[in-house]
Amino acid sequence: MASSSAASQLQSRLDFHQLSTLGGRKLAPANQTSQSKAAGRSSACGRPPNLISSKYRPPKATKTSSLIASAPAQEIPGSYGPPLLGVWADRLDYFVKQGAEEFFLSRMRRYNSTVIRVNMPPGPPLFPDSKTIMLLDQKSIRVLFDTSKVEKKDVFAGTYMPSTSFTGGFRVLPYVDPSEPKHALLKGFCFKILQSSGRKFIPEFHATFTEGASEWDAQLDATGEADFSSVSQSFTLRFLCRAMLDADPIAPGPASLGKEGPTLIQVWLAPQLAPQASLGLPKLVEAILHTVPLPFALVSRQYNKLYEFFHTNGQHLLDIAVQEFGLDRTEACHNLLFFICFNTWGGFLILLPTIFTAISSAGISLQKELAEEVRSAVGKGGEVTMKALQSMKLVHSTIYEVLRTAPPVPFQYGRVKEDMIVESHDAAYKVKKGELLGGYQKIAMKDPKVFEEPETFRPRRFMGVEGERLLQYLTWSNGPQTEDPTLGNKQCAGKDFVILVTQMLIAEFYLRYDFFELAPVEQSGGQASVTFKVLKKRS
Ligand code: HEM
Repeated sequence: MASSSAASQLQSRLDFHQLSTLGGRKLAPANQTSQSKAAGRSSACGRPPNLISSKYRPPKATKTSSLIASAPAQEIPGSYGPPLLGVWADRLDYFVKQGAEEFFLSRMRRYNSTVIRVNMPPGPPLFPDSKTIMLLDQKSIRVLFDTSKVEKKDVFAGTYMPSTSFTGGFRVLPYVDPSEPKHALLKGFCFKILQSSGRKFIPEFHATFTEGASEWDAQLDATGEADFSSVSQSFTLRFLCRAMLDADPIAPGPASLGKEGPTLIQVWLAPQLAPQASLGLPKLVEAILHTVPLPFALVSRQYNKLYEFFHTNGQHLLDIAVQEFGLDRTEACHNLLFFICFNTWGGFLILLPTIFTAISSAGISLQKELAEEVRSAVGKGGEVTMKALQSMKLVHSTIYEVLRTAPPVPFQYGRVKEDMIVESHDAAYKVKKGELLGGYQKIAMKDPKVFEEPETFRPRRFMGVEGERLLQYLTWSNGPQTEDPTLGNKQCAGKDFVILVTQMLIAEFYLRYDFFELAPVEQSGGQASVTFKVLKKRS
C-alpha cells in the first residue's frame, strides 16, 4: 500500500513533465483562478458575448463571484419525476425524442439555468443510479476536476460501472479514485509506458501511416473511394503496439491478432458502453436496450484473444509494473490492455474521423493553410520532427478547436464528498454529500460567456495571446489544457500524447496529399464511418 508521500516520490521519479515536449504547451499560471476569471467578466475579450449564435441564451446580467457568494444558495432546478416513470420519460427524451444535446438545452432554457437535475441513462430497474446534477457551463463543471470535492470512484463509464469481468476481475485505473493507493501506482505505470516508448512515436507513426496511406491509394485506384475509418483504425493499432509493445499485432507469431484487432476491440467495448451510448439502432430499441447490462460472456472470446496478445508481447512492460510499481502482474496486464485498447485506441476511434470531418467542413482554404504550414515547418529535410511539430501553430489550434466543439468523451461524473455550494456564472446551488454530479463537455465548452461565437468552428481560435489564454477553458481531458495529469488528479494520462498523435497525423497527411474530400458520412453503430471521395496526391 503506497502512502501519499510514496505517491509524490513516484511523481518526481517519473518526471512526467518530460512528456510535455511531446506537444503540450505550458502556460504561465494565471494570477486568478480560471473560475474567478470566467465569473468576473462578460466575455473572453471583455466584450459582450455574441449570444445570437448560441443555442442557449444565458440570463442577461452575469453576477460577479462576490454577488453570487453573498446571495442565498438556491435549490437546483429540474426534477427526477415520479419513480420509474420519471426515468423512463427522460430516457425517451434523451434517446428518442430529443437526442443528448437538445435534452440538456431544452431544460437549460426551461429552468433558465446551467445547473439542472435530470435522470441520466441507463437508470433503473437494473441500473440503480440515474439521479444526476448536470453542470453545463465552464464555471460549474470545474468542480468535477477537483478531487478534494468529488470522488471519482467507479464513475468513468457513466452513472454505472460495467462488470469487472470485462477487465479480468480488476477495477482498472480509470475507475479508481486518487484517494485509493492503487491510483498512483497504476497511473505511474501508465505514465511510464508513455515515457519509455516516447522516442519511437515519430518513426513508428511515420511507418504505419505510410503503409495505411498506400492502402488508401490502392483503394482509390480500384474503386474511386478510400475508407478513412477502417484503414486509420488498423494503422493506429499497429502504431500503438509497435511503439509501446515492440510488437506488430498483424505480424504472424504467437498470439497474433492478424487483421482482427480493431474488430476484437470494438466488440469488447460495445457492451461496456452500450448502457449509455447510442448504438445507432432503431430509437425505441435503443431506449429499451439501455435498461439492461450486457454480460461479458458475449465478448469473452474476443477479450481473451486480446489479453493473450498483450500478455505475450508486453512482458518487458509487465516487468516494470512488478519491479518499479509493485503491481500484480496479471492486474498490470489487464490495465495495459485497457490503456492501449480502451483509453487510447477507443479515443482515437472517435477523434480521428472527427478531425478529418471538421477540416473538410471548414473548406479548402483551411486545407491549403494546413499544408503550407506543415511543409514549411518540416523544411527541406521533409521529415516530421518534434521541433517541426511544435512550430505548427495552426495545426495545434485546429486540433484544439475540434476537441472543443466535438470532445470524444463528452461526459464526466463525480460524487459529492461533503455538502457544498456549486457556483455557475449566475447562481450558487446547494449540493449534498453523495449526490452525483455530471458534466457535459459538448455544452460546457460552448459556453457563450467564455467563447465568442461558440457554435462556430474557428480553426484559429486558440492562436495568439488570446488563444493561449482560452486554453484554460479547453477541458476535454477532464481538466484544463493548461494543466497536467498527475498521480493525484483524474486528468487524462494521455492528454499530451493525444495532441501529439493528431498533430503527426495531420503533418504526415499534408506531406503526402494536397487535399481531400469526404463522401457523405455514414453512421454505423453510432460511429461515424468516414470515406475519402477525393484524395489528391501532393503535386
Ligand atoms: C482521443 C483520445 C482520448 C480522450 C478523448 C481521452 C479522454 C479522457 C477523459 C475525459 C478522461 C477522464 C474520465 C473521467 O475521469 O471521467 C480520461 C482518463 C484517462 N485517460 Fe484518456 N483520453 C484519450 C486518450 C488517452 C490516452 C492516449 C491514454 C494513454 C494511455 C489515456 C489514458 C487515460 C487514463 C489512464 C485515464 C484515467 C486517469 C486517472 O485515473 O487518473 N487516455 N481520458
